Amino acid sequence: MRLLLRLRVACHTTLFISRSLMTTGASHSKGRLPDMTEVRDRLRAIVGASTNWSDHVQVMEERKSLQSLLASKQEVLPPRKMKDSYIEVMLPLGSQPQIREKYLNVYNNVRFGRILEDLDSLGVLICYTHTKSELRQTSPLSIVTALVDKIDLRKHLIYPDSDIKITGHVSWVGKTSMEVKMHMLQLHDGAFSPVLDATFVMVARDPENKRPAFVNPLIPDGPEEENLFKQGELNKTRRVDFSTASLLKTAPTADERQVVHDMFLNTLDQRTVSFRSRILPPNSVWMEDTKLKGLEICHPQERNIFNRIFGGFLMRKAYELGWATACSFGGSRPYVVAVDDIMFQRPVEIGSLLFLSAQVCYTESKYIQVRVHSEVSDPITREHHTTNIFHFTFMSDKEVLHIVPQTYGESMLYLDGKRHFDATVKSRNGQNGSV
Ligand SMILES: CCCCCCCCCCCCCCCCCC(=O)SCCNC(=O)CCNC(=O)[C@H](O)C(C)(C)COP(=O)(O)OP(=O)(O)OC[C@H]1O[C@@H](n2cnc3c(N)ncnc32)[C@H](O)[C@@H]1OP(=O)(O)O
Repeated sequence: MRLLLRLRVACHTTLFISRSLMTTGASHSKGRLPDMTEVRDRLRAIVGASTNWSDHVQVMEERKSLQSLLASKQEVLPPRKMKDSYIEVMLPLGSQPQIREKYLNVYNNVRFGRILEDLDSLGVLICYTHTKSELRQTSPLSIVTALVDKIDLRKHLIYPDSDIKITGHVSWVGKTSMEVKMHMLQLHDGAFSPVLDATFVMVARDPENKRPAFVNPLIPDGPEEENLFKQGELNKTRRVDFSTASLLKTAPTADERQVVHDMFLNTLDQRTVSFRSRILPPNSVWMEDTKLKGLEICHPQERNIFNRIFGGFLMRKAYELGWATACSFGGSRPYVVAVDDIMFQRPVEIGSLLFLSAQVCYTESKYIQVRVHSEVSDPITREHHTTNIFHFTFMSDKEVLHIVPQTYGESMLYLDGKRHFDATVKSRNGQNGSV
């Protein structure tokens, strides 16, 4: 928090921000922070996005000419500090009641899916701020969301009638990728208190979104920024380790194999001497019976500034299906407590059919771990591709049933769910498990 306050003061010198009135510059000195509409308008201006879908081919053609503006190597780009990309925006739910409707759920709280959309847009704007050139308004870069590394919720409820502030900045930079940290706070009794912390990774691509493109280096300034930067390095290593140990590539550990075998034995019918007759243990549900599915037609209305489907929209749809799955399973209102490792594997084209499939893959105490798989299909060629895997952790009001896998594939989903649960909720609450 101390770092953020320092950054906030330092932001008055940030040229891009103050010139574009995006945040702590002129608009802030008059006491007003930009809102999400201004964030999206600014993003459209930065990439020169068309407002009419009928113009999109021509606009993409025009963007090709920006290819020559890309840096040939990272070293020629001026280094930036964390404060250079620092942005504060307001979601004025309290002071502008007319915007509430879009954010409301049936319980008269804020829809988390809408917050995911706002975080995604803001994260991209933060990266454009980091890579901003003083010489021109339009950026040759196409900056896309590669990963939602983690979102930790500190509050279960977000109120629909109090102003929300979101702050963020680039916290680590590779060659073409940038880690962004964002914090959301809500006004209570005259002071802003933390609601969630989010870490995203964005990747810069060329104007046609075909190849990676270099981004400005980041030089940490002072011990606090150095710590954040080191944490960014560690996050990268952790992601590589997690992916190397993926159950899609590597066998489960000895402890995990024991978990699976114990569950298997627990489902054998003791009256028959057979590995085939399986019975559901008490207080349990077969994993197969927790599935919910959805379909979206990817209309132009949901496009992003690069004429692909907006990542925030994909997250909102996956989250809402995940929530419905947890709700149907748990039989009471679930609260999201963590989101992690949402990897955007490939862009979703306008016109595709998007198939979403959610299932509960792990439970412990009151916690429900839901996995949502999304794949697209071209309705003409019928080609199918996985685009994302989403992991959401929910908490129910009461203890929930155990999940029991029946097949080897489901057992791997169970272990993967357990790994995600351990990496988010367990590590936050302490390994000795005060879940
Ligand atoms: C009515 C008016 C209408 C107007 C129209 C506009 C309407 C707009 C509405 C407002 C919306 C505002 C939109 C704002 C934009 C939102 C962004 C999106 O939607 S984006 C949409 C959603 N997102 C998408 O669609 C993205 C889909 N995914 C992809 O395209 C690719 O998988 C990729 C580009 C992400 C990576 O490609 P790949 O070939 O694997 O890449 P390489 O091997 O070449 O490595 C390059 C660098 O990337 C790193 N890296 C890679 N993966 C990861 C990872 N998982 N984790 C971490 N890092 C990762 C890797 O380490 C390397 O880093 P470095 O060492 O160089 O530093």
